[in-house]
Amino acid sequence: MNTTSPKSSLAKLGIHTTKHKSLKVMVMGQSGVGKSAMVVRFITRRFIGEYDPNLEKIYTHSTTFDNELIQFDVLDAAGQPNKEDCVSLDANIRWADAFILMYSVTDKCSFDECNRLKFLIHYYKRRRKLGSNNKDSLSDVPVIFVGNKTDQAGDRMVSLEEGQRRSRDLECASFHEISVRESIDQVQAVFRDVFRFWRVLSKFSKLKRSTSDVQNVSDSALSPDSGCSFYDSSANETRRSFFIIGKACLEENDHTESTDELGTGSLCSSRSNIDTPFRSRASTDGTLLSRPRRWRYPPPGCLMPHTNRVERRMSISARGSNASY
Ligand SMILES: Nc1nc2c(ncn2[C@@H]2O[C@H](COP(=O)(O)OP(=O)(O)OP(=O)(O)O)[C@@H](O)[C@H]2O)c(=O)[nH]1
Repeated sequence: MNTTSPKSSLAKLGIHTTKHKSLKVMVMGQSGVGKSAMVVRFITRRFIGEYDPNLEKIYTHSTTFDNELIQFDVLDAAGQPNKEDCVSLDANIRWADAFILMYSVTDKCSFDECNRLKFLIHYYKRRRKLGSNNKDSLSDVPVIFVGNKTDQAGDRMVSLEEGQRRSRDLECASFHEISVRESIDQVQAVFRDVFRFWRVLSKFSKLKRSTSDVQNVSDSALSPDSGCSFYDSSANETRRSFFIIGKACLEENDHTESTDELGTGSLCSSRSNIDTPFRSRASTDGTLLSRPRRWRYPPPGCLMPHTNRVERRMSISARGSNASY
């Protein structure tokens, strides 16, 4: 008897099932922008008018993009969350691998709300990164920015250009204007983009993890203390090579180092020590050249006549009493 397994049938069609991927997507946006309508359209291909606004639900749907079978777990977040939902927002954001951030082109408030939501994504994902041994990074989480209801052209309050600009400002992976009501293809394109960016960024992060030297640098670039940001908003680019980040961060560290020296260690340091960049004090033969010593209470010989401690304390106190709050 000639039997064909479902797997081999799919393989004949060019669909590879060996790596069945699961992708967790969270759809966020103000109430009424069309989140539920979009998710249901994606899954059933039908446009359904009304939904329970308080219903928060995970839909599971398998489909193929780029010849890969992929299972989407889509969380349709409630647009008007109650108190308990706010508590679970943290958990929901941490749960998701990718985000669709949605507004309605007919509603300026929903457009502005995206700033806050993007901030929350950034905030909770960063907390996850810091709390989980750096397994995830902000750069691994694609956010697709979507303006819905383009069919209501007469009621438009947000232009295409404003949407594009905001997408860049919020450092989203990509931007779409769609009408869930009018076009299933536009909805499909949104989810295809989610999948593609997620795939690329997760490969990128694996590569990053395997390149440990670069990883160290890029981790420090992403740390809240470093003062370096992953994205270059001045260049208006959504993604940058982390080699560039590493360079920028080293420069930043050099800068911080010298500022620090000037601020706290200057009493006993000669000018040449202050100006010595960090790298020139490092050595390649395994020995670390000593850092200039910083005195908490400098020995008497080191004090300049006009910078003794009593004078400094008085000046701080004077500043405090003049300060206005
Ligand atoms: N004209 C038009 N109406 C739409 C479109 N998409 C959704 N709607 C309508 O917008 C209203 C709100 O849609 P929902 O899908 O419930 O919006 P939501 O974002 O899920 O809202 P919450 O559940 O409250 O968070 C419904 O009346 C939909 O029929 C669209 O593309 N065009």
